[in-house]
Amino acid sequence: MLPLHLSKRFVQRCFPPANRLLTSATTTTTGDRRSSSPNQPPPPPIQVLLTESAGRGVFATRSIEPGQLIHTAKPLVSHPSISSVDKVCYLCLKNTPKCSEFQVEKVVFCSEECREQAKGFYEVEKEADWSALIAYCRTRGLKYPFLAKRLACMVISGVTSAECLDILQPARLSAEMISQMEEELCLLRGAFEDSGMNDKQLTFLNIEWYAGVLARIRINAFRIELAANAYEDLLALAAASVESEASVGNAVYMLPSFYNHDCGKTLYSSGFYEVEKEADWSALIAYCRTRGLKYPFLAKRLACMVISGVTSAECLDILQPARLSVEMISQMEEELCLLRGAFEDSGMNDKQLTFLNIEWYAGVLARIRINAFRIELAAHSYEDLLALAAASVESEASVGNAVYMLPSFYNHDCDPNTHIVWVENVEARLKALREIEAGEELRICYIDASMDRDARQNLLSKGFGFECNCPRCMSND
Ligand SMILES: C[S@@+](CC[C@H](N)C(=O)[O-])C[C@H]1O[C@@H](n2cnc3c(N)ncnc32)[C@H](O)[C@@H]1O
Repeated sequence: MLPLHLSKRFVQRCFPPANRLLTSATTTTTGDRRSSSPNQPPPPPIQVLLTESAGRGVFATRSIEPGQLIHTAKPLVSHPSISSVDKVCYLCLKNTPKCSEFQVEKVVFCSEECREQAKGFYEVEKEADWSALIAYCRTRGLKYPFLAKRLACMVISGVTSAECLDILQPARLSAEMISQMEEELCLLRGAFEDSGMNDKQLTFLNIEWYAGVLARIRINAFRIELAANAYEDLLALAAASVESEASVGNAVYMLPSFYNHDCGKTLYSSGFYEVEKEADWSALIAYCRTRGLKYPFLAKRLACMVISGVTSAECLDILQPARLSVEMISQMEEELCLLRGAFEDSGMNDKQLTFLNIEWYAGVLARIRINAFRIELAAHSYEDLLALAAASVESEASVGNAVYMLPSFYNHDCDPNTHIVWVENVEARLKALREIEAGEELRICYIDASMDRDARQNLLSKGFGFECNCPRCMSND
């Protein structure tokens, strides 16, 4: 299952003698080009070693440039989210039309290759009736039992071993969690038994196995959100996130960590609303609602702030802009038309609106696209948490979940130097966010890093069971 260049050599490198120290990363030659043959890509410039206080971690074996692709990783196991089952490839999670020529009963595959590869588990899976397990998970907003189901099918069909996740760190489980898992296991085993499997085939499928697998999935599973490639994808993602209850709005910041109460007062309590309330925004709202657009509202607010004089038309110029395609600009022209129209109808004159041309609007949108944060308020009550969980389960932005080997060794940092992205399918891409020196630990962020320290610590402690000791948390930021 691992990519070729991560196979044997990777396994040897990944598991050095347990007492190997942090410092050995700086002296190793792993990752240099001496060992690579002309036909093989060089091994990734990383090594798994023991850290001082966070168990194993991934370290750079040479310096890495910002934006560089460090390595890719194929999953050990993956599964589409329930709402995406008929929209994405049942194996690689690539967006796939319902009427794909590779449709097999209720599921779709993106290619003959995926359909062939999936045969291992799918031949077993399709014999059983999963409706009880699906109903159980749907009402409780559970997604991980589907990963366990797929893994069980892979074990039964012989394409993987029952112990394949054992190397990963497990979460600590409470008595409550185990009793919930007993119910899930009952439904899983029941479905297999009803499909005619015998006890011998299901020997491994006991509570020790199931709880061990779920404990590892809990800490190591990634929620897959495909990065948008096309403008249509962006529209779909925007629509999904606009609909999602989890997001309460969007904002662009300059230096979020220096953003303080006084700044907030200046920006938000004066000026723009006097301008905004004079205009009728219904056409813009209707336009954005049907297309699932949210950023025009940020542009509208910015325009009101410029008109009322609380900010300058160039205030976002310092931020990095996204590259815009011709299609995007023509869509922006329509939005601008509605925006300008609303101001003009409210009695604004040309002089007041001089700045409001397509150069300004496209420049602002290009910056918002890269720099806007989607604001999700931390949940305050159990009901809030349930609502957030339900929203995230339903959200179209996530196409599924997967567990990987190498990415599971990356520790967390609230100010990470590496990030994990999915472009087209479940294959993960680990990329450097800034320049990384040889010997430096590579860390990704497990959560939304824009939250304050207490909220981050709380989430990491509840969700992953550890107290974050990254430099940002240590400095109380
Ligand atoms: C996905 S695993 C990362 C690899 C793990 N260190 C190992 O040895 O397999 C997540 C676990 O690593 C540890 N960890 C990750 N980031 C950490 C951090 N910032 N502070 C403390 N512990 C951390 C915690 O034990 C956490 O549950």
